[in-house]
Amino acid sequence: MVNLILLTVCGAALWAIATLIRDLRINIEKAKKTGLPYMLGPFIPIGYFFLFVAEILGPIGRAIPIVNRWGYLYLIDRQVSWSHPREAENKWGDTFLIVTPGMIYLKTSNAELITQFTARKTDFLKPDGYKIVDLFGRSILTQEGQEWKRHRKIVGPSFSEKSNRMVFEESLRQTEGMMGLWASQQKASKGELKVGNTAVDAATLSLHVICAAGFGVPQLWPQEGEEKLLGNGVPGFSEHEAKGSHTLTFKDSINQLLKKLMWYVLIPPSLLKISPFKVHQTAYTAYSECMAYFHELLDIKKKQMYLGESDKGTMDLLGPMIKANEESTTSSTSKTQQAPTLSTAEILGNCFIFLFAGHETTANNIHYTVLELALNPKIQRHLQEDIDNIIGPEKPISEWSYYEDMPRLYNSMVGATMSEALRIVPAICNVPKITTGDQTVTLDGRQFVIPNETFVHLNVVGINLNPRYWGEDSSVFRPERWLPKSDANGHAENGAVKENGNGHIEEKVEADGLETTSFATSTSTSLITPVKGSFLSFSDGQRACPGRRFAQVESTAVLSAIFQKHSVELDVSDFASDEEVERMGKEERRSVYEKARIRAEEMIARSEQMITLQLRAGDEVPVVFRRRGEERFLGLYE
Ligand code: HEM
Repeated sequence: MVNLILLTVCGAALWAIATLIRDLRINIEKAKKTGLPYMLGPFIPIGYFFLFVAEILGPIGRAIPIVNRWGYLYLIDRQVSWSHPREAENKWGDTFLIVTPGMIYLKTSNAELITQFTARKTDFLKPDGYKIVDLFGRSILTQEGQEWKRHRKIVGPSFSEKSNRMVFEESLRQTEGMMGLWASQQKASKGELKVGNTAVDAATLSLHVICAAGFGVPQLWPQEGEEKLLGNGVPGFSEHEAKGSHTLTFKDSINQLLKKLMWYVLIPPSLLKISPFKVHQTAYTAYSECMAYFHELLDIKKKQMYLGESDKGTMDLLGPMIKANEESTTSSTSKTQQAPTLSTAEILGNCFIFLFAGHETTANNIHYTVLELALNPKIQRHLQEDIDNIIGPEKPISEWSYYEDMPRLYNSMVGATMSEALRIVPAICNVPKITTGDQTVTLDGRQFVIPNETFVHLNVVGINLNPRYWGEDSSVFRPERWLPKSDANGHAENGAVKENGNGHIEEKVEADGLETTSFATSTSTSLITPVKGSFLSFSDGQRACPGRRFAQVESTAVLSAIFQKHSVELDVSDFASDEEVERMGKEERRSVYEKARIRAEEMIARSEQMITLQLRAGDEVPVVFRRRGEERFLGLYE
């Protein structure tokens, strides 16, 4: 009996091994036909299980001599694109494959190929794994084909110029609130604002902007009273305290939900609810509170719409979705004439996706841009000169105009600096796709077939830093590269083509209703448009980020409002006290700032990709905002 079982087990194992070898050989043949470099491995590091195995296997393998030369071990490190930028590309080229028995994996940092992947949206789809973020209902992020079109047609018009104006105005107000918080936290009032971790406050700011401009629910900073809402607050949503049956405030419920996202991915909310672990119950509370708030908000908005108040300054992301929801229940037109509709679950799904996709990404951009400016005093000066020229040093933010000032700020060093920060430190490191059917593509004049169900990673770091498109200094933080060096043909440096256009804000409406804005002005030149496919921070093609302008407007407003009156410097207090710095000569000050710079650069370099790229847990780069003219270190670098 024992022998029979043993024989069966051995037979099954042999059969499994033979199958794996056969599948591997088939995939090797397919890989060879592409002509691309490839390496072999047992699995690709996609999906939680394989990522987990890779986390264990990678470090062990890399510690064993000879084995550690296996390129595969190096590539299965999920942080590799960021932690070793372009190392793999320098070794194997801009496009290479990993071949496993189960699947072929392709990673590319080639603009021509990326453009084909992003343009051919029915040939290269989003992988199924995305669906795990549909916590509340299906959303634009996770759908494909006709379903995606339906979502996009409804959601697209939300990202309009009207919304962008609200984003601009709200971002300015929120920057004032954030700086008010910093002022309230200072031990001594020396006219300087020490901030331990800008990332945290940038995240709050970004959440406040999306709550107000996205959902029509303005939020307060802890030091602000309700009079700051100017009567625009929504009862039960905007206050510091939870109201009614709620145990969390609206803002806290969203914050907790986003922080605990991993739990919802691993364990369904229904199980979290009955789990005996506290962490699970807190996760469930955030989920159920958020769900309740969203339902209440929908009811409020529906009432507003019924009373004809929907355009009363609340032309937010929700408006068009609710309208489409109403149409689904009231429309009496025939099926063929019917406008696309959204179910309530789908509205909630999209609300969550806007928060998920738009909050941390934009906050990171603001945070890293501030850090880069502290590291690069000359660039900071250039940015401030541009703000002075456009806005002036004294104009109160209440008088800034979206239509006049925003395009000019965006097309100046302000837009250039945030774009450069997003190029060097993108929020998302890889954009995944999967091929449907064998797909013929062209690369440098050569055609080849990418096999069906190849998993593709468009390498955002790899392409954004590719010297082929960005020049030999591609890894250097140099925002000026975004400013056109106009020649007679309108071509800017490094081969990129300048955006063109006259008038103030050029508004294009795409076929599916999505408004895009170029920020072109008659009074200032525009930022360059990089070579197609070579700047991937917002992805590209039809599945590119619809919140791109939202984020650009927000970052532009926040940076302009901060740097109009303040400069940022690294906090050196871990290396020298204020009094010591006072007594220091130029050289000593420089050397102390260098120490802070090295520490900051090391922390940025060891940032980690969780969902977005952020400083490693426990790392923070303290900075000090000082009134312009009162800087202690910036002058040393002029
Ligand atoms: C600096 C800020 C931002 C960055 C870097 C960014 C980046 C991206 C990227 C790379 C994608 C493509 C993801 C993929 O295909 O796998 C994407 C999609 C998306 N983003 Fe953003 N995003 C930002 C801000 C925003 C904002 C503010 C919103 C909304 C308020 C938003 C909403 C979305 C949505 C809904 C999608 C899915 C689009 C679709 O699949 O058709 N994003 N974003």
